[in-house]
Amino acid sequence: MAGDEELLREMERLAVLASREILDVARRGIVTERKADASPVTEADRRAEKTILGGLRRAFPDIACVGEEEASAGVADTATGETFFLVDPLDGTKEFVCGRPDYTVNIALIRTAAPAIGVVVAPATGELYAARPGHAERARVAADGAVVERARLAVRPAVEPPLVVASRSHLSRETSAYIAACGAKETVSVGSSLKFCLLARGDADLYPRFSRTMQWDTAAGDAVLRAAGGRTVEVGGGDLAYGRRQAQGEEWANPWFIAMGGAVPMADTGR
Ligand SMILES: Nc1ncnc2c1ncn2[C@@H]1O[C@H](COP(=O)(O)O)[C@@H](OP(=O)(O)O)[C@H]1O
Ligand SMILES: [Mg+2]
Repeated sequence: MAGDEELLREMERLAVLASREILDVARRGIVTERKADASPVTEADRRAEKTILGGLRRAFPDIACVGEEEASAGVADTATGETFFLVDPLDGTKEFVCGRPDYTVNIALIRTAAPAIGVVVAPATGELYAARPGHAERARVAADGAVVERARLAVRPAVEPPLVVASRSHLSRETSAYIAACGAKETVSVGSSLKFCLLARGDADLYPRFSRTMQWDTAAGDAVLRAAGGRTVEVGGGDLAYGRRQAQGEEWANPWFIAMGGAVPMADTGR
């Protein structure tokens, strides 16, 4: 069985490769299509997922892989077991299509329902976040694809009032109500899993998400946050759990959750 460091380095290598393919598609012009659920998908999503899943299956043939595009097409691995990869090749597709930089490549390894290892890369800026249990770091992807300037990450103790991060494209009424209830002084709108990374870096305190997300949207960023000392909890429950669920069509959906950096008093969510 591969060790955590070996797993992480291969996940990182594949995320950087996928990131370069996404930039290549962006340079040639993005053509957007709609999936069955009307969400946008591009050649970049598909090419990046093919690269990542192909690479993971070659390097770690015994570990199941679940990727957003395969799952949407109904061909994802179904018998995942307790340890499996969760991949979102391009999170924040709306931002990508609009020419904004806050979109990411996400690769996570789930172990017994928790995100244990994760890599998040933002192709447009070259930001890279990587984590294994007890160790989270950020780095920069140089023009030649080399990963440079590695630095350890840790959450900050929460400040009062908290600095909140929220979805740029999918902010719900319930999330806004929660943000108002916790007396946030400032709310930063950001697309993609970068919201988890802002908490992990100690640049924000709370990320409440009371609207739909899928497990591949959150797994890698959540792994980075947990390794940096933060937590992600289900509304009214314990740590956000990963793995196939029973309800048909909802197998990979997350419940509403709150991600947090250093400990913060939680406002009443009204649920
Ligand atoms: N109405 C909607 N349209 C598209 N994606 C939605 C959506 N509601 C929720 N999502 C999910 O929200 C994710 C983006 O989160 P955020 O708003 O934090 O950037 C999307 O990931 P993808 O961009 O990978 O499809 C998708 O899974
Ligand atoms: Mg996504």
